[in-house]
Amino acid sequence: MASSASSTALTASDLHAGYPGQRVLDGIDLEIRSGQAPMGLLGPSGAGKTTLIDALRGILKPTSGQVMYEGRNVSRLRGAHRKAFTADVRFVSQYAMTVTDPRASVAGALGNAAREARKGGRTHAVSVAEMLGTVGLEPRFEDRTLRSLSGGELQRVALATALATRPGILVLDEPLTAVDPGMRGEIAAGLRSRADELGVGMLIASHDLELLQRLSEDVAFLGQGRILARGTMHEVLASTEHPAIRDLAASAPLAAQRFR
Ligand SMILES: Nc1ncnc2c1ncn2[C@@H]1O[C@H](COP(=O)(O)OP(=O)(O)OP(=O)(O)O)[C@@H](O)[C@H]1O
Repeated sequence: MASSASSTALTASDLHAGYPGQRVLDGIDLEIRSGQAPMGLLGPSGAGKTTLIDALRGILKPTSGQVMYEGRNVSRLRGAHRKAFTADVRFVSQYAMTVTDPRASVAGALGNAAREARKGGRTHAVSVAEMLGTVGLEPRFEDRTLRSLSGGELQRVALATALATRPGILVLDEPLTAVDPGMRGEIAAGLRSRADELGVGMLIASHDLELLQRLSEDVAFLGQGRILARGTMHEVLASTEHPAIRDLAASAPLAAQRFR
């Protein structure tokens, strides 16, 4: 069965957005595409990463510019078009699974996600145990209820569940904040390889240099409402003409040194 996820693209063009009395995004151009290497979105706290993600998902209307999906403006998607969009472009925030029934089992949540994928005509040949393995969880977690999981375990199950719906694009906002920093690299590597295998395009917003380094060789630095630098982590951190990048490197000197 052919996957519908092969040609998904989400494109922001000259995107301006913000809140009453506050301009946050000031002309953002970027494209996330299925089948391409993940893109990391780096930026200090308050830079506008979540604002950009909210505009990408169509829940924050741009003040000018636009976000397009399949030839349609995402802030104007309604009915069947919005349904198709939410199935094809999945968003996972650090507040994992706030709307899912906490009494559901992990296997139940993953099974539902796989069913949803099949219903939407998207191929899905990855077992529940394999999907858990992708985020570093052992098969014994299958029978646990969601409410019995720790915050970090729940974040990992949320990621596995989003992947199991087999979207074209996955947009992640600080997806591993509750996970022990020492484990994030390994989980990121597992996620990257599964996303590559399934052809899922990804955007990952985080201030965690290590996490983004493991997930992507294409990192965009958001500051002053704009993409100030883009490239490998090494290239981005070398853009020291921008004070925001100098400050970030200074705030995480050990991590930054490793990428220099
Ligand atoms: N609903 C809102 N109303 C007013 N201002 C907001 C709202 N949401 C965010 N902001 C402001 O917009 C700016 C960008 O916030 P945003 O959450 O997008 O940044 P961020 O890069 O995701 O930060 P963090 O890394 O801390 O999550 C901040 O100054 C924030 O206070």
